[in-house]
Amino acid sequence: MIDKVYCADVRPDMEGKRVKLAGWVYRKREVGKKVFIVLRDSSGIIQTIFKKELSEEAYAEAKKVGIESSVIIEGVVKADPRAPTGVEVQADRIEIIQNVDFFPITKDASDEFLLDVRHLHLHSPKVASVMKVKATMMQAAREWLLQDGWYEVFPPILVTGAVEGGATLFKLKYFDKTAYLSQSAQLYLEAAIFGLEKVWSLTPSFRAEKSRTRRHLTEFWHLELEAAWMDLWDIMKVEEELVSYMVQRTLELRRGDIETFRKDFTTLKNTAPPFPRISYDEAIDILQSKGVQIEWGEDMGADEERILTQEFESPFFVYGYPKHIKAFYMKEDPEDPRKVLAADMLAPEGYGEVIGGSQREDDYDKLVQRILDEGMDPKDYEWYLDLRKYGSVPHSGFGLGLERLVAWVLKLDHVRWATLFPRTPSRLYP
Ligand SMILES: NC(=O)C[C@H]([NH3+])C(=O)NS(=O)(=O)OC[C@H]1O[C@@H](n2cnc3c(N)ncnc32)[C@H](O)[C@@H]1O
Ligand SMILES: [Mg+2]
Repeated sequence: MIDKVYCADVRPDMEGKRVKLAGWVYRKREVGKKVFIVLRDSSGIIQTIFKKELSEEAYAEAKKVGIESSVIIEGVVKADPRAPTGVEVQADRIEIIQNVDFFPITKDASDEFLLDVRHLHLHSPKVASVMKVKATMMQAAREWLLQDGWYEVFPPILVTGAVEGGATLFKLKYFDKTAYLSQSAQLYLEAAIFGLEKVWSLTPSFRAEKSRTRRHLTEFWHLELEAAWMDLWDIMKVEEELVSYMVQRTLELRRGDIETFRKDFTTLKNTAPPFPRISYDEAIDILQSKGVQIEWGEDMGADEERILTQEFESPFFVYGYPKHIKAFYMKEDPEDPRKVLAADMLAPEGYGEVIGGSQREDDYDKLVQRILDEGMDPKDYEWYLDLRKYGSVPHSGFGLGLERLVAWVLKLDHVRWATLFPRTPSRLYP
């Protein structure tokens, strides 16, 4: 590794110090016998200036470079309030690692073109900010999970059955058998609680969703938790504590990056336990009172959730959904057999569902019946049903869509911008 300093580490109080920088040409302009190059690296930018009278050779080389050329620049630090970061480097040496005559991404590039050249779009400091925020959100999650006594486990991605409905399974040939790409690690986490009690995993989940909405990907990163002895109300408390810590810690560590995307931090600051909780019944009443054509028993889609989120200035829960619109593994509400002990967490500002969670059916016979009611074959879930035969316990868990949470925190207009290489029904390349 060359002994370089990062752009963001060059400060005005380093005036007179000689530094070596390595990065990419972010901006360039020529004024008289001077070339100004704004250099970019992973930390940020800094202005460098090449004066002909200081070094004719370096000046001639600097004149050659194109936008996004990779270069090493050396020079002396000079405080200058006119420079973008209040400091610049008076450069006397430049090594062109690779010159770029024409970088294909221009200011007026369309979203579709940016997705076509996503491998080059990753040069963008704005895209880098999204990835830094996403990484920090997961760093925060790991911090919280460790201090709260959760064990990370590593479930399989090649599986034999559906968790969230057969319609969105990606099927593949597995030697002489059929396998699927995991929709959710949940069932395997439920097995892991018998030894570890509180477990979590971060895995890619796959959904052959044909819905082309702003919040659906066909591959997304799924943070899932499962805990023995917890009921729905316990796991909701875990969810709000975890999400609050993720948001507040990321605000603390990545405020500058978040400011690139949003100016109003109210909802982020409001993200602290306890989150508001409304029942599905209350949600339907609210929607109907706002003129939405929805009846009890119908599922809420993105549009209905968007309207519902207008009532809140923080993430909130909707609990107690009708059984027939929810998954087979959810425990029936003992107080109302029409409902299940399930809760979704919705993000405000129109973003909607970021977490799906529930208490699981822990009774063997009831679970078999639910599988049959859903038109599935209990034989396909024999191992999963065993979990209800050998020391079954009340247990609950949830799945958080990491891209959806990042999309809300950064107010992105589509969840695809929250992932390195988005996968949607129409996008598998690059
Ligand atoms: N361990 C569990 O209990 C998780 C449970 N089996 C599950 O998969 N629930 S979920 O289908 O609501 O998905 C969970 C979350 O996963 C996200 N999710 C779910 N589907 C998607 C798609 N297609 N694209 C992006 N994000 C998605 C979204 O935030 C959901 O709230
Ligand atoms: Mg869901």
